[in-house]
Amino acid sequence: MSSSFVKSSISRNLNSISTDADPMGSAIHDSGEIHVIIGPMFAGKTTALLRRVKSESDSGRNVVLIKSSKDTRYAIDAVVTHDGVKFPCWSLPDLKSFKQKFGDDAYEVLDVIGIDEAQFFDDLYDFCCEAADLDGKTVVVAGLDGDYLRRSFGSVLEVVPLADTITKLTARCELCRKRAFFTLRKTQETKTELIGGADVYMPVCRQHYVNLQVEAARPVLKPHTVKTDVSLEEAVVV
Ligand SMILES: Nc1ncnc2c1ncn2[C@@H]1O[C@H](COP(=O)(O)OP(=O)(O)O)[C@@H](O)[C@H]1O
Ligand SMILES: Cc1cn([C@H]2C[C@H](O)[C@@H](COP(=O)(O)O)O2)c(=O)[nH]c1=O
Repeated sequence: MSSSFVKSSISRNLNSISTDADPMGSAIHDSGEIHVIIGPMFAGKTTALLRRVKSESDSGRNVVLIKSSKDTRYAIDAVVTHDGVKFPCWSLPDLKSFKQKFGDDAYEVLDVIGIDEAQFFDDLYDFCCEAADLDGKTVVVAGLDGDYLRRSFGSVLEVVPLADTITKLTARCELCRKRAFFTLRKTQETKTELIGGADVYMPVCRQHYVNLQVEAARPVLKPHTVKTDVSLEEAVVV
């Protein structure tokens, strides 16, 4: 085969490729982004996620919010903050089912995907990679970095190396009002996943976490009154 034939054939083939595809045949998208919001319960993770998704929507971008179907606390079809702010969402058992359920055409024109309760999605890493790296989506992930024993929770920390930004939020310790970095479970249930709100959990500072959690035979704490005046603070923004 002559080199001029090869050259003209490549040139013909490239000319026949539409502008939204690369020579390998895959679609070219704007660069995606991944933003991760972590912290203990009541730190304002969902509030920050909703703020971001609403502001993207107000700027004319197509947005969708997904939460885990495991969490049925406040509503099935809405993400709801602890102080009652709501946004409609898809409630799903896993993330791999999202594209197919949402529909390929609708997915194609989607700009921003918000994920709440990210600790409950085992396929978070693969989903974020595909959505941001291949499909050009902005993905905003909100979830607990640690469980009630301060162990890494689900796949949330796995997406840190993929992320553009990490925001760690803090709450206020319910016992002394200092910054709270951890979530204390007030019952003696030991399974990792236990859906609940202020009836089961409270945000605490290091000192109160150590005093209350680390004791082996910790007495069960009484359910406390819900406080809504907790101020939210960012500990670290990268
Ligand atoms: N112990 C609590 N019980 C109920 N609501 C609380 C409590 N502590 C804080 N809040 C409220 O929760 C809001 C944060 O809610 P949210 O964004 O859902 O937090 P996160 O998603 O981090 O759990 C705070 O602005 C505060 O008003
Ligand atoms: C610490 C901890 C929490 N959970 C559950 C409790 C709630 O249903 C969610 C966290 O919700 P939030 O929006 O961050 O307030 O997670 C759990 O299953 N196991 C735990 O150790």
